[in-house]
Amino acid sequence: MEQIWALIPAGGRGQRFGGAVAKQYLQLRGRSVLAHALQPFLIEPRIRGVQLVLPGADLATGAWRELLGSQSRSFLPPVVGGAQRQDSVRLGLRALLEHGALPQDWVLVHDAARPCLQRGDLHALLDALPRAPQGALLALPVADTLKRAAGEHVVATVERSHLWRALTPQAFPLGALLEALDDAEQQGAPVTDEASAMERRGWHPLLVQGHADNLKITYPEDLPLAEAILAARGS
Ligand SMILES: Nc1ccn([C@@H]2O[C@H](COP(=O)(O)OP(=O)(O)OP(=O)(O)O)[C@@H](O)[C@H]2O)c(=O)n1
Ligand SMILES: C[C@](O)(CO)[C@H](O)COP(=O)(O)O
Repeated sequence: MEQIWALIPAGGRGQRFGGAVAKQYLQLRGRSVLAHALQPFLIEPRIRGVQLVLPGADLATGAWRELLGSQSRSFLPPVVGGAQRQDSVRLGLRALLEHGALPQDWVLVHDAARPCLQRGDLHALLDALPRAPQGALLALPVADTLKRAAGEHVVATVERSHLWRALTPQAFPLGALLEALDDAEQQGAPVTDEASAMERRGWHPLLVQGHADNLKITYPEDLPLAEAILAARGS
């Protein structure tokens, strides 16, 4: 029976957010953004282990150990990330294989910058895996009218009836995902999520509808939104 692993890319610098502290370490209700993002996976019994990918400097300090809290059972030794998100994911996948994961195992990749993932959405994704041989991802149908721009002006409205926006976690067989990411790297193909790397290989991942509160902290205004979401849950 395939095991299920979690991979949390937290190796970014948060340039769009700005500030002296990388956004994954900012505090939300007394805990870091990263700690909130890790939590659902550390307490989920179906997750065999959690592989964290960090900026090199942070690995050296060992400050990540505070993340362990009482749930150290499934926390694998973190590894250093790469220049881009997909590089960090590739390095994390290789670390999982070194830590005993098998190519046929499932891996769920979840942004450290998404601290508000509902446990129910994680369960929905996990529950969908038996009917998702080509992988699955949390996503949301687009609800706004979309405009294509040239500079500051609209040049077209984009038909949205079949458009979804991808969230995380995204779930794929570990070996197939690593091969797809390696291929994208060799071809110089930009991939901004795991599904797009698999789509390049002809896969059609299953869309599992999530919730809009699974926001990615990208810009400064996202932090108070995340705070309000967690406060409303009492998290
Ligand atoms: N080289 C990188 C870049 C990003 N990430 C992680 O991928 C997730 C989503 O990336 P993003 O929101 O773009 O984070 P940053 O790259 O830090 O942000 P920016 O692009 O604004 O610098 C984050 O948890 C981030 O830490 C990573 O592990 N390694
Ligand atoms: C993976 C992702 O969160 C799916 O929407 C998104 O592509 C990450 O983009 P980023 O620019 O690396 O934050």
